[in-house]
Amino acid sequence: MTTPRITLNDGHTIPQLGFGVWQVPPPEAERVVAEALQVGYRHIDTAQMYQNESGVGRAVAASGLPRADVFITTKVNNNAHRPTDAAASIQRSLEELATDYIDLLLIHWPLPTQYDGDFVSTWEALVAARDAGQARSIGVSNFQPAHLEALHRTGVTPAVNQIEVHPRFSNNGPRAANAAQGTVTEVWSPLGQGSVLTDPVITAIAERLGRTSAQVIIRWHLQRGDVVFPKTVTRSRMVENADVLDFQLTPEDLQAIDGMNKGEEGRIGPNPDQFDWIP
Ligand SMILES: NC(=O)C1=CN([C@@H]2O[C@H](COP(=O)(O)OP(=O)(O)OC[C@H]3O[C@@H](n4cnc5c(N)ncnc54)[C@H](OP(=O)(O)O)[C@@H]3O)[C@@H](O)[C@H]2O)C=CC1
Ligand SMILES: O=C(O)C(=O)[C@@H](O)[C@H](O)C(=O)CO
Repeated sequence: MTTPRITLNDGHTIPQLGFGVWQVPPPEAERVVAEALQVGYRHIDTAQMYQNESGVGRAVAASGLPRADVFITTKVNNNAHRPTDAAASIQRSLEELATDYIDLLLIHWPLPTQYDGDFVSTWEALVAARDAGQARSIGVSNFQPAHLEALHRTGVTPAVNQIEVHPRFSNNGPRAANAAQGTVTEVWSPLGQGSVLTDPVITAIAERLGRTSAQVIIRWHLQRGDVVFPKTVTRSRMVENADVLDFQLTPEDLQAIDGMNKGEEGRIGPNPDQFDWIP
């Protein structure tokens, strides 16, 4: 599968379609990621929080693929926001992932009600990691527009902002704020964790096109220009979710799916302005 690549604001490129591993149990991660690589995925989205980085690392190493052919993202955990903790956690991630560099390193959550609201010093730790060659690109996750603005004074603009987006929660405000400053939007829970697959708007389009609901939703994300990495532990679904590069949704289809947006009511995950969980 030849996935389109998007050029980031630092000149590196990222495969637009990838594979997410939240809730892939650590003992299963190596098998699941190995299968995803066999199917053709070349972009894996993990996090320190998921506790499955070592399985990802083992699968990449055992795949026989050149390291440069696989794009690996990980995220600094909520318990490592202080710069020295962030630096130690990044070193641990490199060891768990058995790699010399991380393709894309993110702050997982801004935690504006923790650490005196100081995620800027955490960002500076990521800038230092990039400058030291530990990460090729750096970005953030779950940053609201006001959080992005707070980073402006560092002079380094995040390459990506990974946020919740699916048909019932278009999250267009943060998407527009990302675009305005040249930050690529990555979408999490792109299938609404499976909850939007049976929506009649989606199933009607899928039936007309002879495609599955998951394929229709993944196309919607791709045609909106976002980076998307659905998760599945099921090999047949890995194949299905990757088989989305040879058809197009019409402008009317895109508009119909846009119409499913329920705003805040459609949010599944925590609100980043309030989320304060430190493991
Ligand atoms: N930055 C952040 O804060 C967050 C980041 N993420 C990232 O985004 C990724 C994707 O989001 P995630 O929350 O996992 O949810 P998704 O929207 O990708 O949905 C995953 C669920 O959908 C099911 N599924 C996948 N493909 C199909 C299919 N073709 N047909 C039917 N069901 C399907 C999976 O089942 P099964 O596995 O049983 O096959 C699983 O239950 C995560 O894995 C993670 O990498 C996610 C949440 C927060
Ligand atoms: O999956 C992630 O990346 C997350 O951050 C989520 O698990 C998040 O912590 C959450 O949904 C908590 O309920």
